[in-house]
Amino acid sequence: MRPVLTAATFLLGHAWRTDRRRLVVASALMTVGYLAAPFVGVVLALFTGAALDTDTTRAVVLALVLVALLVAELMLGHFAHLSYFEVGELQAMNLTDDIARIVHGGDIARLDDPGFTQRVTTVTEAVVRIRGALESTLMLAGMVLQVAVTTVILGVVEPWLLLLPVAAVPPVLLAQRAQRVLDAAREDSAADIRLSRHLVTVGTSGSSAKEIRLFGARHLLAARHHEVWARTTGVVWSAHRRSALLRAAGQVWFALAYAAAVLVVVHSAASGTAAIGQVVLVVTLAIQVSVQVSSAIGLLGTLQGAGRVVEHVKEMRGELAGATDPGAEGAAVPVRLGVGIRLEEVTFAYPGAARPVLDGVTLDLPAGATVALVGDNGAGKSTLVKLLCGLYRPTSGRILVDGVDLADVAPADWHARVTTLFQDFARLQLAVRDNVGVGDLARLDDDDALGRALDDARARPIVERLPDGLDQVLGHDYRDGVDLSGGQWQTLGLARTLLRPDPLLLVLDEPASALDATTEHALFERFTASAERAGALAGGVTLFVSHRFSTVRDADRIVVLDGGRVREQGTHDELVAAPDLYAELFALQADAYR
Ligand SMILES: Nc1ncnc2c1ncn2[C@@H]1O[C@H](COP(=O)(O)OP(=O)(O)OP(=O)(O)O)[C@@H](O)[C@H]1O
Repeated sequence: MRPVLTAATFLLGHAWRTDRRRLVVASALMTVGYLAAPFVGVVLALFTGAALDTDTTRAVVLALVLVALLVAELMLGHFAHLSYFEVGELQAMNLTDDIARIVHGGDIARLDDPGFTQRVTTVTEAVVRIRGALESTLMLAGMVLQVAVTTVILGVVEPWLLLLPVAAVPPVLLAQRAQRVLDAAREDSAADIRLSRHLVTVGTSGSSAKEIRLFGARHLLAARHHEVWARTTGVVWSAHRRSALLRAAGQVWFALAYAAAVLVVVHSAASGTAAIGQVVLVVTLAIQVSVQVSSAIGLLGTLQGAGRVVEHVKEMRGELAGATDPGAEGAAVPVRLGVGIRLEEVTFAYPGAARPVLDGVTLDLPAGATVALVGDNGAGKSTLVKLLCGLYRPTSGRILVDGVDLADVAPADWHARVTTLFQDFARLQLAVRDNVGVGDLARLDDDDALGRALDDARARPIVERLPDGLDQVLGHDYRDGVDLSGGQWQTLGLARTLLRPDPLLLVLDEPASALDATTEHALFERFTASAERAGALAGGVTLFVSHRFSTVRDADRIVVLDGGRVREQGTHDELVAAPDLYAELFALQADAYR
């Protein structure tokens, strides 16, 4: 019952705060609509009496009243719907916002925890159900009122009938149990549901279509999808079967109670202690109690589901509030870098991983310098970048920015001075303005600043060719959207990175892997030209990750990572002269270009 109360309190409280006038109008219309139903039985009984007495005038008047009550019962709910459906939509949207806040609040490392992502999937899936939950709450309140009034009327006719709603308690309990069975099955299958959705996306989206067709992988994906689907369906189906059996048992129990009620009043009529009108009243109202109870059980199920979503969101919100953020009120980020960024014995392991990805990394990134990070796949380069950007905290060791420990700095303050183009940079299917402007939200509507960033990234010709220029929506998922080539997306990503005026850390994490060597070199040149400005302005450090030695050779310092440790570092000439990994890999690449 607790989830139901949680849902009702949240939904009514939210509706009251959002639009109390609509809530009051909806409640009033629904109350009248729900009260009409038991009085239909009363008027029908009176009408039967009038008809048996052949009192035509009374019968006609009662028939008209009956019609009015039936119209109220059938229609008022629709008008109430007009009042509350928008509030219901708003509630789903607010909860979705809450979930996004929870996902983006706190430590980003939580997104590497399968337990956390699974809970987020479960809640995000279920949040659509919130849309109809306000309606269910109002309907349930109407039902409770209806059952109360119906019970009083039945009790007046025959006191034994006061027990009829009590007979509804076991079905309610069984329905609750049934709902728990379903919820548990859904939670158990959340990972498979996520996998199934991923397989559908891979199998149907344009971005993966080429490879799937060329490799003839459609059948493999379909087979995997069927496999996951069969597993999920197996679990959910068996839960549905158990749940249906539990609900059916409750309803059979209530049907027996109903039959007993009708027998009681028919017996009274047969013995002359009750009028025929009263038999009509009891048959009509007792049927209503059965409908009311089964509807209320359904509504309770909906509200339990909604309540669980609200509880999950509250729980996650609580965890977020309880998470200690030592940097929230902490040290200030230097305005400009005098010394640089230093990593001291930094070790990092992803949550749940047995071995650290970075192991005792000590490294100096001098102010204003351009540093290249190289190493084999999986050496830990991107992880190091994520730590430097303040997205993850070292498991042990420190990252010092001009002597200030990043752990003591409010993450948002550091993020405001970092600009990055990641390997898997975001392609926002929004306007060009948003794609670039998100790099510095304060400049989202500053066309001059956006223009400068586009020029720095040499992205202006791309935008000039678009029909709506800066306001062109990108992505082929929209009717008026225009899709860009991989290189064009990258160039826009670079413009986004270059929008910030005075970053202390500029990072390019191998976004150029899809480009040829010449284009990659040009991209890095554009980036380093801006980086030099940032270096001169604020002593910003420029860090880029690349596998191409033709690109990294001009860096002031090259750091070679190997198995999560710094293997060697120095200038290109120093490293080529040393008989180690860099010289070996450089020779291999140089041979390939000969
Ligand atoms: N989110 C994550 N959760 C768990 N392990 C991860 C995660 N991201 C990376 N790893 C693991 O950390 C190791 C280092 O990955 P990382 O992406 O830092 O390497 P990299 O040097 O950037 O590789 P590449 O050159 O292929 O981009 C890999 O073994 C990878 O499997």
